[in-house]
Amino acid sequence: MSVDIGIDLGTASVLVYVKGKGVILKEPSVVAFDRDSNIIRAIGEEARLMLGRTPGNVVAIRPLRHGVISDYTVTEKMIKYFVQKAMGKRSFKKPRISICVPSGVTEVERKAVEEATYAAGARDVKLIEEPVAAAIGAGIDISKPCGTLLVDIGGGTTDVAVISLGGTVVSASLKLAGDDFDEAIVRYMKKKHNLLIGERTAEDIKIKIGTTYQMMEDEVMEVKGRNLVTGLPKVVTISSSETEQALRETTGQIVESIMNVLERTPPELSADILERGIVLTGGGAMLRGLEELIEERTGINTMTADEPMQVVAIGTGQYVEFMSGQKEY
Ligand SMILES: Nc1ncnc2c1ncn2[C@@H]1O[C@H](COP(=O)(O)OP(=O)(O)OP(=O)(O)O)[C@@H](O)[C@H]1O
Repeated sequence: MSVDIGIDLGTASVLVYVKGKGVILKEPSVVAFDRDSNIIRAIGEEARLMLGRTPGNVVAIRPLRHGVISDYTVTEKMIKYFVQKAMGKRSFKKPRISICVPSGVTEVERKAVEEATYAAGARDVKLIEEPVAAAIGAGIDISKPCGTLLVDIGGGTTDVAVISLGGTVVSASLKLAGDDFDEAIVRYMKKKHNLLIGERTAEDIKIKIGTTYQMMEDEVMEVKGRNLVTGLPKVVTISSSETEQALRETTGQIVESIMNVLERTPPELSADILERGIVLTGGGAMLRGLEELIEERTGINTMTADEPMQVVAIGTGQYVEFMSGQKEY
């Protein structure tokens, strides 16, 4: 049995993997629609550009919050649009779709993802836990009875899981990830510089000079926003060591949840993890200094997977192939 496509339905972006072709679509999970007529105006990148810049009747929203569906109808339309875009005109046959969900979701939330995918036109739907997909996508052999600690930091959720024999042994799912790093920077700029900045500017700061570990060289960046005292536009220069201060508490919570999972891990698997190290995946894992911070606090070798933003989509698409290779007695 082979799956036609794998979807990483993320809070920040949707990625579509097609067997034999790889990841062929990556777009922001944003939908813009007319509030009066309920007509969808734009989906994906086009809609993202509208965020915060729409007239009163048009709203641009993210239909997923912290990895779960917050607006069912819009999510269904978004999945349908991306599936059609990925399949093109060449296929009349309904695709078989495997799609991932964060490890801590409830049965109701799983059902919502499954139903939205069927409603979007799937012939068959398979739900896969994000850390398992991330491990497969990162090229880790999870078929053996040997533990791997995987930390997937997306936009809205962080999944920490010990995986062995193709399944999750111990896990924790945190509703805090890359987007919360942006919010922490917004709060810091307000408090320290009396400057109001938007989420997109905060993300820019994070990607360009953000760090969560004191680095040798301090980079700086000019940031534009609104002076909270005068109400006028203002420019402030911010350094990477300031971002370290801004992000300390948020990244600290991720480290704490890793420690918590390690404390609950059976000893045999702990020994494996010490030997194999911790693997980071997801876009949020690209924040500079995270590897160093986790390594310092846990004492375990930590590395980020290649193409960290794509691994969940790749693993989701390859999951069924992986399972069919497993022995049965
Ligand atoms: N170079 C970078 N440095 C730091 N963070 C980055 C970088 N590139 C992307 N990000 C962050 O990665 C996050 C998105 O990651 P990803 O696409 O893996 O999430 P997602 O799968 O959509 O979310 P979730 O799994 O939580 O539903 C965003 O917060 C984004 O700002």
